[in-house]
Amino acid sequence: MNDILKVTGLARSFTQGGVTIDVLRGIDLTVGPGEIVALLGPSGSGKSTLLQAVGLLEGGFDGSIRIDGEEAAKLDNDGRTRLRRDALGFVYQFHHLLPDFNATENVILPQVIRDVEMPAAKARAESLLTALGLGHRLDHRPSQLSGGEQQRVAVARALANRPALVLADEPTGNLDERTADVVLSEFLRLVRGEGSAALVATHNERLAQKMDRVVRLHEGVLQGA
Ligand SMILES: Nc1ncnc2c1ncn2[C@@H]1O[C@H](COP(=O)(O)OP(=O)(O)OP(=O)(O)O)[C@@H](O)[C@H]1O
Repeated sequence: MNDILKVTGLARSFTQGGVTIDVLRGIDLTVGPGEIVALLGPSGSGKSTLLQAVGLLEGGFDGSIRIDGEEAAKLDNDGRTRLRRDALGFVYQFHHLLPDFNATENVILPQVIRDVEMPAAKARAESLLTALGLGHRLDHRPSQLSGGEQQRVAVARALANRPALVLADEPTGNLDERTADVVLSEFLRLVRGEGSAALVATHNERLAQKMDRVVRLHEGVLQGA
C-alpha cells in the first residue's frame, strides 16, 4: 500500500546572530496508512520543526515531503493550502479553539471550509464529540470546558474532515498526568477507529509506548524510522 507520508533527506537550519544550527540533518521517515508513530526527542531536538515542515506550515527546507502521494515541494502556495486542508489534521499542545464558538461549532468550522453541508457537518461534529465523551458539552464554549475537555474538542476538530494524517505536537502536554493518559487513549482509539495515520510528537516515553511505532530525534537525525 502507498505510504501516507514519505519524508526523504529533510534538512532545516536556522541562522541567528551569525550562528547556524542544523536542527534537522537529513530526516527519512515513512508513515503507512492508519499507522500511529510517536516522535520522541528531548526539548529542543526539533520535533516541532519537523511537524511544521510536514504540516506544510513553513518553507525553508531541503529534501522531499510526499503526503498522500503528492510532492509538497512541487506545489505552490495554493496547492500546499489545498493539500493541508484535504489530507491533514492538526492537534497542538494548546487547543486554539475559537472562544466565541461552542464545541460543536468549533468542529463544524473546518468542514464548512471544505463545503460540507451544514446538517452533515453538524452530525459529524456531534458524533465525534459524543465518541469523546462530550455529548453533554456540545453547546459549551471553550472557557466553559476543562483543559481535558478542550483538548478533546481539538481532537474532534482535527478529525472532522477524515484526514489521511493527523499531526499532533505534544497533544496532552498541557494536561496533568492522569488526564493526559485518558485523553491520549481516547485520541488513539478514535484515530484508529477512523483509520487515519498519525505522527505524534512527545517527550513522554510512557505515552509514546502506546503508539504503533516510536522514532527518536537525536542530533538532527531520526532513529527507528
Ligand atoms: N524560527 C526559529 N529561529 C531560530 N531557531 C529556531 C527557530 N525555530 C526553532 N529553532 C531552534 O530549533 C531547535 C529545535 O526547536 P523545536 O521547537 O523544533 O524543538 P522541539 O523538539 O519541538 O522542542 P520542545 O519539546 O521544547 O517543544 C531549537 O534549538 C530552537 O531554538
